[in-house]
Amino acid sequence: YIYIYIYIYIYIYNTLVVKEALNFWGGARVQPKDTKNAEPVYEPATGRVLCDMIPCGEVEVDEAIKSAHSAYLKWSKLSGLERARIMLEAARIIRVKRRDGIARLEVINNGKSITEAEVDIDVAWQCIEYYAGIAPTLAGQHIQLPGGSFAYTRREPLGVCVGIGAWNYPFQIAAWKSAPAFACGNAMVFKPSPMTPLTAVILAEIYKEAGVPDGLFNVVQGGAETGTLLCHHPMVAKVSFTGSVPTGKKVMEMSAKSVKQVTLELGGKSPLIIFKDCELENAVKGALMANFLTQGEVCCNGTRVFVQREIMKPFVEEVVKRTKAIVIGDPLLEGTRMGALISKPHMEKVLGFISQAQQQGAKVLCGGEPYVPSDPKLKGGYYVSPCVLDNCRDDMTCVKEEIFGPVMSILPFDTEEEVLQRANNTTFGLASGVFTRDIARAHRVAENLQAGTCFINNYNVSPVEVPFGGYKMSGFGRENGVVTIEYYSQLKTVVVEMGDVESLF
Ligand SMILES: NC(=O)C1=CN([C@@H]2O[C@H](COP(=O)(O)OP(=O)(O)OC[C@H]3O[C@@H](n4cnc5c(N)ncnc54)[C@H](O)[C@@H]3O)[C@@H](O)[C@H]2O)C=CC1
Ligand SMILES: C[N+](C)(C)CCCC(=O)O
Repeated sequence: YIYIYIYIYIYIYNTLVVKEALNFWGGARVQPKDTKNAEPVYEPATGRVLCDMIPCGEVEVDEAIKSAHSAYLKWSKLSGLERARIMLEAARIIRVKRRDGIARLEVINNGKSITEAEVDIDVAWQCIEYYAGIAPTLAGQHIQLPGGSFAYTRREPLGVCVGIGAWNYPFQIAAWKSAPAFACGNAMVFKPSPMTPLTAVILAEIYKEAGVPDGLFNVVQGGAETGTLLCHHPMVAKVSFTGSVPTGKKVMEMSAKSVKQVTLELGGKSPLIIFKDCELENAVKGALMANFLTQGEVCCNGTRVFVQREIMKPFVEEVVKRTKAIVIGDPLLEGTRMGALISKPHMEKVLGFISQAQQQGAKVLCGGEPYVPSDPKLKGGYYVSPCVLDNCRDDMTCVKEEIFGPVMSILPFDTEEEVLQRANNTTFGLASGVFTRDIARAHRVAENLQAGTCFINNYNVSPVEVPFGGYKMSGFGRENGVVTIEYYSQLKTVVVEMGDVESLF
């Protein structure tokens, strides 16, 4: 069996140009007829054009949704065990055959380091494997009623679900949304971010190879307009969205028009609280994990680092030392720990936040500058050296707004009561973290933080078994964990009369 690479790789000076169609429905790649709105997609590491993203219009979106609906009619009739077998095969194909190639493509399209991308792909197959395990366990309840009558509940799929993804975890987000959807018997139309169109279509091919019915997982490329078409389509039952708060609000508003269910995974400005009794080295490592994964472009990052005043000096010293040691550069190299930001405008936005922070009185302890690698092919890339900001105050923009870049803001605090009040003083509520050796304090702080996740003595660990999602304006609904079944299924109650009808009339 000769494995045929699906992508046509044209290597020019060791670089990749993608020419293949990036949409997928009816079990095959599709190229939209109208190419006039094509947008260039860039390789963040080099700044060069990687391919064109051709957005789907009304006709294409409609075709994809109809294709999903026809697959839904078949898929929803399979038993959980039958669905599980196919999903396990998809997970196996990723794990055994495709992992390295997808990770490489993710790096080329997103700019994150290969080491991180490999983890992302592993998390993706783990997610599919996990929900394959849950699929056969889905069941209703039997409820005994008087006189031998009874009721039972059926856990039924919703129908055609839409997934709208962000650019920071392109492949992983597609898996996080499709796996629980498929376990429950739904079909999906997925729209990646227009900046990262490359890898979702590979997931579509993998599902097909594993044996899902044609149309079960479809990919439509495009930006806001295509997203709007998806959210308005009458055949769509649910929208699961990952992205910014303003867009999330629009998605919810559009979905409300036809009462579609929504899951919103939005942004954050999460607090990480470091008490003086912490194990300092772990706290420092935790702070770096909380801020610098994927160049800081992570929604659950702990970007407000509250440090108890007594340990401020040693903590800052160690954080700065380790931050300066982060190897920036070619994300495809094994030794690289930080790659390039997603785009030039985004890089400029991040740098703008840093200069604004300085104007407002923050002190740059390290980084925060454009970084130009020595390799000539990387000269046009969007690199920013990881930045630690000191002298921060709660009212500064860099402390209040999501920067989505490698920028850590450090804030001193004195008491637990004070820091909890300050940590919660935000409209976001995605994640939080606490470092302390005092177990009672750790759980007390976890209880009192208004966020969907609290990490105790670590940060940014999200195994697929564990629910992930927000409080407040960081959204609602959950991804991962058993609970996500609730967000991709509906419960039907069947009431069975075993006697005669007792009519009042
Ligand atoms: N929670 C998270 O994981 C993420 C948060 N963000 C935040 O959002 C900021 C901007 O990033 P963007 O990619 O521009 O986020 P965005 O929220 O604009 O885009 C997210 C997704 O929604 C789609 N979209 C945009 N407008 C839409 C509309 N009207 N209807 C339906 N879909 C629509 C986009 O095409 C993309 O697929 C970042 O700087 C960051 O602060 C970005 C990416 C991920
Ligand atoms: C993988 N993880 C937990 C670091 C981040 C996932 C959430 C996101 O899309 O930003």
